[in-house]
Amino acid sequence: MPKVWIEKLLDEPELYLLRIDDDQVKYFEATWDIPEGITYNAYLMKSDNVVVLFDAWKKDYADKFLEALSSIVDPKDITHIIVHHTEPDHSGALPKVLEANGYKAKIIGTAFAKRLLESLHGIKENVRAVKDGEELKIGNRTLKFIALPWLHWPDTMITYLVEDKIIFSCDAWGGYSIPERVDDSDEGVVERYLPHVTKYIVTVIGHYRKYLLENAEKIKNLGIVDDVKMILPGHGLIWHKNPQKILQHYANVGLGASKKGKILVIYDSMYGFVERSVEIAVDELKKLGFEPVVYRFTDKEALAVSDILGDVPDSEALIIGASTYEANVHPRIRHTLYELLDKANYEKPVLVLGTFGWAGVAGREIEALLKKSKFDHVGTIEVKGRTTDEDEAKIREEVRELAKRLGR
Ligand SMILES: Cc1cc2nc3c(=O)[nH]c(=O)nc-3n(C[C@H](O)[C@H](O)[C@H](O)COP(=O)(O)O)c2cc1C
Repeated sequence: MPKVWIEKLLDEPELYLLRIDDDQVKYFEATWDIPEGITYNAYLMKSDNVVVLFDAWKKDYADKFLEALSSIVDPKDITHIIVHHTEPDHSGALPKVLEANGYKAKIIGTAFAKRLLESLHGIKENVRAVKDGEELKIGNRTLKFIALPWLHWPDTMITYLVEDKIIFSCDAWGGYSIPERVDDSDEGVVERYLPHVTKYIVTVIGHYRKYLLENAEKIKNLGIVDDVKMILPGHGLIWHKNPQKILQHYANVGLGASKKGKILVIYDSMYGFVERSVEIAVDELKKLGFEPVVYRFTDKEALAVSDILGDVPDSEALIIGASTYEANVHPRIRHTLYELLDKANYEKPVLVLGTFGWAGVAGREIEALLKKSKFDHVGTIEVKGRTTDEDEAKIREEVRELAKRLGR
């Protein structure tokens, strides 16, 4: 049952978090496995005769959202609604809010958001498009709107509350899962949360990694992050104690900063042939002092691609094992590779281990795909049927070559 949190964050301006823990969603955007769930965070600010709502929840929870809002304010009194991003997990409840509001509130978003509000929800009255960097005095506060295009839609912006040094960031600096706290005050909660942030960044924003890096630079140059007091995202934890931590984490994931020794190993094996090659590679990795993290697709196990993607950014290198299946790469690895190259395309070394029965395709095909990507293809070893002593020697040699690329 989704839990609702209504938390007062500040007295002046009077600022509230409205969070719902979506433990019903299983596949975010109908594709990413998130058994850990997700939260939708909206914020409400009351100050000097204005009531400003920042984003909302998804449509499924529109009634609950109105109920939560109404416990703080009469929806008719909302004077402004800031729409940072129109993806329906944040905007789905807006039509009901507007109905309860009597359509009085001024709606503020980018020009792109204005177009999307109309096409997605039929909202077209009272919508004001703001320009990148524009400042608006609302009550006794200055709201500065900063466009962050393609992070991860073209409509995206954040709001900087100038006097209070607070950033309302919607998807930026958010993450999956349902943290047991609302903010970053507990180190243990933060440490458990951060891997879900990595998975969120890669699956949701990874395709636009270039813009993630560009926008991080843009925000830095605006000088608003050095002394930011609070970051209030649309998903996950609020950053109050240490906002720099989430900024740094996003930067690390954007750059693919790796954890020394971590090698990601992904493979399929229908009857254990690829598995034998992978076991040899893993053994050699361990001898060299590496810590392999292994994901396998077998007749007993199929792990989520979204989890695999979340393990790419901080890996030093990858090993991909695949069997040939109907003159192609095994379907599970084919799908994983498609997402990997699209969402987690990093400049990291990759070793390929293929096996086949009569005419090998998997290794060759993966190699060709890697050569078109940012990954650094180290080598391919194709094994026909069972792995011979000669194959084993080659695999060990290529793993040592991979280690050399990593400076070991
Ligand atoms: C359904 C199926 C389709 C296959 N298609 C091919 C193929 O097109 N070309 C080939 O050389 N081997 C093919 N093979 C053989 C496997 O690639 C080979 O036995 C491989 O070593 C299997 O490794 P694994 O048991 O680790 O998955 C196929 C095997 C199966 C079960």
